Amino acid sequence: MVKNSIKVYARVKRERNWKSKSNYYITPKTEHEELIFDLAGEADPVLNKAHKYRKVDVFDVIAKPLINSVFNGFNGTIFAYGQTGSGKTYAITGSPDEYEDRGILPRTIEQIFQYVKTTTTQYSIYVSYLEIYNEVGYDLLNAKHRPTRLEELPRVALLEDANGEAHLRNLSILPVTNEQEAMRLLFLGDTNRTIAETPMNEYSSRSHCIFTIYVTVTSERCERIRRSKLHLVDLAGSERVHKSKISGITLKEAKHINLSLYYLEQVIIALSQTHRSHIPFRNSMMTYILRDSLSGNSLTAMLATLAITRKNIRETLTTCKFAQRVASICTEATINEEIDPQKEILFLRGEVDELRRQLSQLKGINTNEKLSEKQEENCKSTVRDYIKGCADEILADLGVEEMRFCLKLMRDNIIERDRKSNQPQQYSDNFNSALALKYNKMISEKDEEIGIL
Ligand SMILES: Nc1ncnc2c1ncn2[C@@H]1O[C@H](COP(=O)(O)OP(=O)(O)OP(=O)(O)O)[C@@H](O)[C@H]1O
Repeated sequence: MVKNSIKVYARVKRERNWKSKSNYYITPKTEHEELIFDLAGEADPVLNKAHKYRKVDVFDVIAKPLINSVFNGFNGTIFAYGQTGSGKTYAITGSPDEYEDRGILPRTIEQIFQYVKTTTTQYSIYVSYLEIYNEVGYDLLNAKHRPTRLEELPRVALLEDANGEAHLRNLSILPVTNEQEAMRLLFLGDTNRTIAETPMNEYSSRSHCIFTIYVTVTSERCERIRRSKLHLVDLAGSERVHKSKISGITLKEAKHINLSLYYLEQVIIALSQTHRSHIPFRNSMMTYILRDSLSGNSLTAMLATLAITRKNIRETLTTCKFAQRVASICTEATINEEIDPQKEILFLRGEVDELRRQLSQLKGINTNEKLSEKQEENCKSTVRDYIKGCADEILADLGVEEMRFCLKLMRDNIIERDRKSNQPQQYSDNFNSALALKYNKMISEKDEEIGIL
């Protein structure tokens, strides 16, 4: 189990003409650090305090580690939170205009299939795309017909099993075998997404969207299966109802949107208070679905999107406060591995058979089984190779009787060699003649000495 606090990042949206429009701007501090919320050259007393902001690559830092973990069997979640127009969709999906400005989601799809291509492991990848609007779930990957209204899409129901696990009925979970297929489904889902106009942002989305990538890998003998999923969540705008200046049906919508964000906030507050035993996940569909991502089996990252113009300063502060709470929450991720009992039994039976075979070979010690001609020939060539130095090992695959036969062959070989070379005799002859030489030399030396005298 990996205990991890939720990683929190902030992304600042640079306004066009932001220097002249607002007093807030970004000052490079060092090569890697920036000081934001700088008010006319002086640090803002409320926002800036002693915060340091490190420049990071959004995809490399936030998404890549989670993608790697998903391939290792962990669940992962990235969610974007911030007021309308602050750049949630820009961060998650990206800009439709420039390829360079594609968001975390298309880059994640690209990265996943790049990885799958480079490995021999067989992965199965599936995707789903859910939209939650006014507390009702809709399946965005329904390709049967182009809906003109959101209500024409199939409704997704949230069900709970006996173990308290949430299941989504009616949500299409579709297989994808390459990047193009996954991108096509992302495009289909985005086309089906509800887009409504508000005075704050022309193309403001009022719904929560969850794109999920499911990764399954089966072990070589098929007895173990790892299933993990990566949620990429684009939440609705977090601004307060009064500020969005909307009325009538849209006011009702805004209440619903804010209601589920309100419940999200309640969940975050409860999770950040260690003494709280009840966490109100069931209050809204979105918090129920994100239950694991917020406190359970998931590695999670939050991207707080900030639009730091003067008129947005209160919303920016609220987002920062929310982000601060989220940063104090821990999740406990575990590898999602299932063992298939049927296949495990087959595998264990195979092991038992192999052990039985080895045991019966060992039993051969007492039976003195006779080797076949072929076995004897095999032993002879093995011993020959061994003596010549062509084989490092002699006992590798041989049974007990064969080993005995090989040892006998080795003994015969040594005796035969000794007999042929007659080594002990020769040794003693050499020794004796050396001694004789030595004594003859000593005698002649003594004779010489006597002659002198
Ligand atoms: N970091 C950024 N750099 C450049 N343009 C950005 C950035 N963030 C957002 N934008 C632009 O700002 C506009 C609004 O952004 P976006 O739609 O992502 O906001 P949002 O937070 O998703 O809003 P909503 O809550 O309505 O979904 C878009 O035109 C987008 O291209």
